[in-house]
Amino acid sequence: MIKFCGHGLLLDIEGTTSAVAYVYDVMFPYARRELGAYLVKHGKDDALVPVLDQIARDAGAAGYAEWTAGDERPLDRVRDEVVRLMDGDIKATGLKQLQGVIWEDGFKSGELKAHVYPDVAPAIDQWRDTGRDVRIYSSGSIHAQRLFFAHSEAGDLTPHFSGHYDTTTGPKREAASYAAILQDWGLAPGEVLFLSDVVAELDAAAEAGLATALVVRPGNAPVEPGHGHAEIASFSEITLA
Ligand SMILES: CSCCC(=O)C(=O)COP(=O)(O)O
Ligand SMILES: [Mg+2]
Repeated sequence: MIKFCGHGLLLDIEGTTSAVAYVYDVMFPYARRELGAYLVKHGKDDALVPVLDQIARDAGAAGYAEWTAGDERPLDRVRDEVVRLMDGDIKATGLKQLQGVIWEDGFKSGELKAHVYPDVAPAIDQWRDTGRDVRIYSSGSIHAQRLFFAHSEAGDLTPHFSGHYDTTTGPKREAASYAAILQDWGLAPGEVLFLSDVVAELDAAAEAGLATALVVRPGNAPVEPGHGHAEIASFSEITLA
């Protein structure tokens, strides 16, 4: 049980609100399977230009045009780079944006339905009833986060969240990212509790002054003792003062 008397709750997704296995065994394979067909169908759409530019910038180029100059099949370069990033589970912004748009069809058709632990929606309902502000911070793009919670096993949870942050604010293992979130949110560090399954993320948040708790869910990676963060196995273990 932990007691929190601040105003904001910042939630990680994978391993915190939802099972790691759902992301790794269902969502990532879906994106990998659909990647080639998606690029053939949408690779030349104007809407994809910012995503392709981001993938090129992540690869160290100025933009997509420079990155693929002289390529006969520029989308092959994108596909190969995206496969490389997926193989390494690299949380690059461009990859995450592309996965988000690929998942859109899956969520809208019903093939994808996001897993959410049963304690999550009731706890958030209760927090919001007491005037708390609940936001998401995930490596998944903001677009993907909204699709995920709009099409979850617990129904449409998007009205629960007042804000979303992704890697466009910064990587989750850097204190500066949490400082930027606080600045955007307009809250002091001690006003926000961050929940995650990854100690390095909690360390970064704590360095920025946030309160933290490690969420221990079935299937999460084991954690070394002595990490110094409070631990919970369910959101119901958080009491608000
Ligand atoms: C929007 S669900 C997909 C999450 C994702 O792509 C990912 O890499 C997991 O990131 P998290 O920060 O939630 O652990
Ligand atoms: Mg996580």
